[in-house]
Amino acid sequence: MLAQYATTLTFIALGAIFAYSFYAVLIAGQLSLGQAGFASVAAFSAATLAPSGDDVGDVPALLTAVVIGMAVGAVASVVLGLPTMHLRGVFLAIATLGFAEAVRVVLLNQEWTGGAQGLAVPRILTVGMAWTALAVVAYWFWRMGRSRYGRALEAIREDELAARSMGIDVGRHRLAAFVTSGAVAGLYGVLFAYYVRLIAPSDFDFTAAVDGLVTAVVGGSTMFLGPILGSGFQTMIPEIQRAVGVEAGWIRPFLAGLLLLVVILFLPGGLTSLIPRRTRVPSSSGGPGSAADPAPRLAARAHPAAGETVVSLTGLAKEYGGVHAVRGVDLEIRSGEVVGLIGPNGAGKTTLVNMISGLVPPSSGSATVLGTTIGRTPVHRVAAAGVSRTFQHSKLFNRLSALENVLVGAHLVSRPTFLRRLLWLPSARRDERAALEHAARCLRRVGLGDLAGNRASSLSYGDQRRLEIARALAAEPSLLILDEPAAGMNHVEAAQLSELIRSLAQGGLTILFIEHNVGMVLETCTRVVVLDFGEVIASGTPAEIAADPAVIEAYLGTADDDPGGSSVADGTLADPTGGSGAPTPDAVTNVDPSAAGTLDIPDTTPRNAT
Ligand SMILES: Nc1ncnc2c1ncn2[C@@H]1O[C@H](COP(=O)(O)OP(=O)(O)OP(=O)(O)O)[C@@H](O)[C@H]1O
Repeated sequence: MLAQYATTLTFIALGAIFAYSFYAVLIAGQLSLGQAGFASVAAFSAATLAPSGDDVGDVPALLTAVVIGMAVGAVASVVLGLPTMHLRGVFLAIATLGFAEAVRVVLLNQEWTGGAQGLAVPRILTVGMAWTALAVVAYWFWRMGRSRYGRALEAIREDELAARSMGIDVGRHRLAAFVTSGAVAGLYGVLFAYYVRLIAPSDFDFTAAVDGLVTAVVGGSTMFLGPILGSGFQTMIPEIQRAVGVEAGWIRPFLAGLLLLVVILFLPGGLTSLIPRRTRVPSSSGGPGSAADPAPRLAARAHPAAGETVVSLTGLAKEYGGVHAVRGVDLEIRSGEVVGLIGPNGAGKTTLVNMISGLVPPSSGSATVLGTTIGRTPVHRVAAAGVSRTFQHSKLFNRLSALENVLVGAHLVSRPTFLRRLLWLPSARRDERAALEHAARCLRRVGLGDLAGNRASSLSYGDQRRLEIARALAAEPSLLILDEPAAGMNHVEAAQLSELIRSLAQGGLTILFIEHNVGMVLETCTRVVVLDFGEVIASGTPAEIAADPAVIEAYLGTADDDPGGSSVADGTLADPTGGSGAPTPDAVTNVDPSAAGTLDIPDTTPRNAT
């Protein structure tokens, strides 16, 4: 019975292994078409270099060939990956396709490969061996999925910039994914060679690459079962054709193309997106067996002592062409301070915090943040120094659950688990539990404990802002930067947020936050810094700022500029977002603390273009 389907089953396994080489990079959001090149160079090298089965026995000969093929595939992917890893999307696809074509043409013109005639290889692979190899590859990706490394790759796929800000070294992770892809493609090439008896460079051409990609995409790249489902589907098409007596050769590619179209249009996550994704949510009591077996803590981070300098900026400036976004800012922030950064639209607030968090290099001046010199330091290193942030426009990992988002936030304080998960070591399980409970605590802290299993994209706007804060807190930062955290929140939510910020500061956290809700800033901060035209025009306690004529003028303009007769005493906001365009379903009006009920925010125009 099995013998009857042995060939089909073997090709399902081979197709799935090849699709895994695409899955390995798709999971990190990379589109590569070089896998056919890795597979061919691995297959020809292994078939040439591996000992014969007659000399050492069939299985040792195949195993040696597999080791050679995977090593060749991995080395080729490093050689190709180093110069191309900075490319994104279609550019990476084109570069890798160019590599695969170059390999094919070179191999076609070599004597040792047999050229167009191809190379004879003994058939050693059996259906059992093929499925054993597939099981090992699938196991690898299954155990990777919930590891710290696997989550980092998913985070990169969802939002590369946010992933960098969580301390993930994107370049290293992308290269690692690419090398895995090369090794798995090498494995496929060798197994294919030792099954089909004769390999030629044309077996690894553009059509083969597209087949592998289609299989991976149809199966889905967000769950490890995707390539197996995809390959099952693809390989079964000719079998079904045969069964119904329609054996025209064009039907398979036609149906494969149609299937790809249907999947992309109606099921962008592939077949595996039909399988619900479960998130393990620890109970609020601290997890199973917590009384007798307390969860281990995550790695402790050293924080600066109270009053120590956290941020030191000297003459910091940023120009975009003719636009002076930030001009010569001198600013010092000390540990434990809650500093509010306010100013009209286009004043340079976001640009300033982007420079502090390492996202944007300054044009001139110097900045030291938690002992790290800003400028040439990559974002993930600035994050590792203790800076964590939220963004003006939410940058969540949308297809991950709320809890998974926060787990990614804990990247810097949790331990790598992938290799230990492969070996099923109990210590990996303990570390995972610690990370899960830490993430759940962060979610509860911002009031999202009940929504841990919900997809980030399904949360309301206000909850998404809170989730970003939970994710930033998960890194246990020394400096927390919040960019307009109350945008889109109603009165009650903004008041709760203000309370949360104060309680975090009481715990010793230094906070720098941009907010258009001036009342909330004056209520929450220990110090307020006002930017206008990229310059600091005032800095002081909330009471000093509220009474500062320069600040009032920056917001309201002079009497001449203010034909509408806005009164500094009316204490209400015409536009609570300051015209930033942030969604404001139940937006905040200006809170009116007694010391500060005189500010308004009518100015909405970027004004500092030169
Ligand atoms: N990447 C960029 N390229 C060109 N100009 C930019 C860029 N980023 C910001 N700017 C300009 O720099 C100035 C400051 O912008 P920035 O976003 O820092 O102001 P902001 O105070 O944060 O404003 P808002 O409150 O509206 O967010 C604006 O004039 C803006 O148009």
